[in-house]
Amino acid sequence: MAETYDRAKELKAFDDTKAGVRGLLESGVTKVPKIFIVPKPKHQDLPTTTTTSPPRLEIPTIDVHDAEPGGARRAVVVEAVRRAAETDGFFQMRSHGVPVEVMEGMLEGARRFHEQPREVRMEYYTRDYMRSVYYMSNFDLYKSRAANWRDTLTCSMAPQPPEPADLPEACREILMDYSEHMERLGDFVFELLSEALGLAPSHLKDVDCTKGRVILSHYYPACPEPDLTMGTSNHSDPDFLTILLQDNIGGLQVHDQNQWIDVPPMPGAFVVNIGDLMQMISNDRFKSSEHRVLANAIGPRVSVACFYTTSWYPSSRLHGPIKELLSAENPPVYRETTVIDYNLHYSSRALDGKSALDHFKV
Ligand SMILES: O=C(O)CCC(=O)C(=O)O
Ligand SMILES: [Fe+2]
Repeated sequence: MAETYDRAKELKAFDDTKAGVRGLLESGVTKVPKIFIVPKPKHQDLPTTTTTSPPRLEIPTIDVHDAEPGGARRAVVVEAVRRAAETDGFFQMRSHGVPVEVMEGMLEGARRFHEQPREVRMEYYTRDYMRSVYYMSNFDLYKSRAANWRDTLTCSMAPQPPEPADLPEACREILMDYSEHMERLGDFVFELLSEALGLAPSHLKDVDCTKGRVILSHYYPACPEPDLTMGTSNHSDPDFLTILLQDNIGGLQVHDQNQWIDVPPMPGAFVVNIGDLMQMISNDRFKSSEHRVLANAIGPRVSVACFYTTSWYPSSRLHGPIKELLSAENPPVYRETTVIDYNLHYSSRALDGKSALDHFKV
């Protein structure tokens, strides 16, 4: 059938509501509008390559208690983190010390923001990603082939914390509290990753991996026709590391070899994944894996992703393969880049599964 609708016009009309996907449901939509419909059915979108090694069916869970410097389990945990980072680049982390009330409070706060009256959340809606706090549906709305069934509140918490008054009241206090926990937990995980690379514990911190933190509060409304669209299209993350808090709905999947593996909700756990910039500075030792979120008939699903990156914060610092990891046998795979140049390239594309890293190969 010929295209009989003006896609650009419909995208703009949706964007102009400033009320996101949640706003569609609030105004009584009961079918998935065409701008969200994925051209190919989900079961056909797997790559066709075959592989002989048996696929793994789940990502590892790593218990990190007693893994502080000098702790009884430090070496065991570093080894488990190394293995996870080198294979799928994903693991679930338990016994991390962040109180369950803080985790639940953050999910509730995110939900409160997205469920407040549209007039209130509209105030934060913008496509100006240079703002430190903004609400938006689909950062690649005008580039992707199909929009995602998801809205997002983005708050850049470091290196330049927002004025408290700039954070939405619905989640202000919990965001500030959560961000402090993410600072501590990030420092800890980057130490483990440094040691997993055979470097001094402070190495990744010293090259500014922990300097920036962006907290993304995602809201995936229940979808009336979940097979027609996606919550989040295939992508890898444009950061050093992501620590993700998901609620109990499910739908997150990681691409492994020839299949998609569920990352099931695990109460009390965080999902940790390696980002593109970490793959780059580790010279491909650590893997930034593609992942996606399925749309769900039930919901809403709420998740809160902490991206460790300076994001759009002005900085001329160059990041490239860590010298200590290079040798004649292991020459640099990537050229150096600033985080902003990486982001500019990443966001010039749609989320389509192809790694933005390729552009930076030598
Ligand atoms: O909502 C999720 O579980 C994942 C979100 C995600 O992949 C992202 O923020 O990059
Ligand atoms: Fe992601």
